[in-house]
Amino acid sequence: TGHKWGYGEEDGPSAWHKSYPIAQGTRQSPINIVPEEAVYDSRLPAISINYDNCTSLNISNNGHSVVVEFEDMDDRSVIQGGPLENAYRLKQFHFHWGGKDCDGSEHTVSGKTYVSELHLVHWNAVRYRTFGEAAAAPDGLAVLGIFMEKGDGHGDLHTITDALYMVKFKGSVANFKGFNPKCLLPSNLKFWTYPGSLTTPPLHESVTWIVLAEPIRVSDKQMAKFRMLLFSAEEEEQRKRMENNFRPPQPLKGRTVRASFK
Ligand SMILES: NCCOCCOCCNC(=O)c1ccc(S(N)(=O)=O)cc1
Ligand SMILES: [Zn+2]
Repeated sequence: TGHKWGYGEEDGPSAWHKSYPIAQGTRQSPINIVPEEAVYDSRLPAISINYDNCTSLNISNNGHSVVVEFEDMDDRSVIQGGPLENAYRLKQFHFHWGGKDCDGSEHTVSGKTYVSELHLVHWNAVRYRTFGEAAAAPDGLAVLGIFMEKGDGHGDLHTITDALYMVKFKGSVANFKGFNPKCLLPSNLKFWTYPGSLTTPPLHESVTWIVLAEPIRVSDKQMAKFRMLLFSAEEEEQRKRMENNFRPPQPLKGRTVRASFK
């Protein structure tokens, strides 16, 4: 029932504050990460990711991104450690990308943009009963952000890009069982972490962000498949390609970004 929003001139990030005033809040995401200004915290434990028994359900086009959802009725796939006090359950992952290769990621590193950014969304099922409840709580969500840079094709990403034709239109859903996203993780899990928000409306300030410093690689061909997705539904007359579905960096407003590495 939320107000219609998008990434265009009229309904894009610069207009979101009109329906979602929190857009101008004090812990908004994404941000520009400046490594030299990040505070190295030697007490930060390593991130522990246990997706071994995860159950992927489907892949869908929600008109803003392509999303792969997981069974989250128990702790079969969780992330913990790092800045997190509890285990957080994997709910879904999705992507943000550009129209050309000059930008596409949401977080930037010293102003550098990547061609895409993968978000693995988790919720605190220890403290909250539902995802919706957690999504509105300051310690409700943990999103693992992984940069994607241009390079040779990623071995396992093709499983996703080969499925994108099934969800071309907004509102389409397809079976997508047996996919384990641990294959998308880079070898090094060193990270930056900071308190932030959802990067799309409702922009709830409920996310502990964990952004991995090491990108994974995506090929031209794979990016082209993301860009053939549509923002529009099948019945809409003018078809709009799904691209540039990223929010630009937001003011840090005094927040500290911690680094798990020197
Ligand atoms: N409407 C009742 C429930 O409210 C839940 C609020 O969020 C609902 C949909 N949005 C999301 O789940 C959601 C999840 C992750 C990200 S992001 N890009 O910050 O990782 C952005 C959005
Ligand atoms: Zn996202």
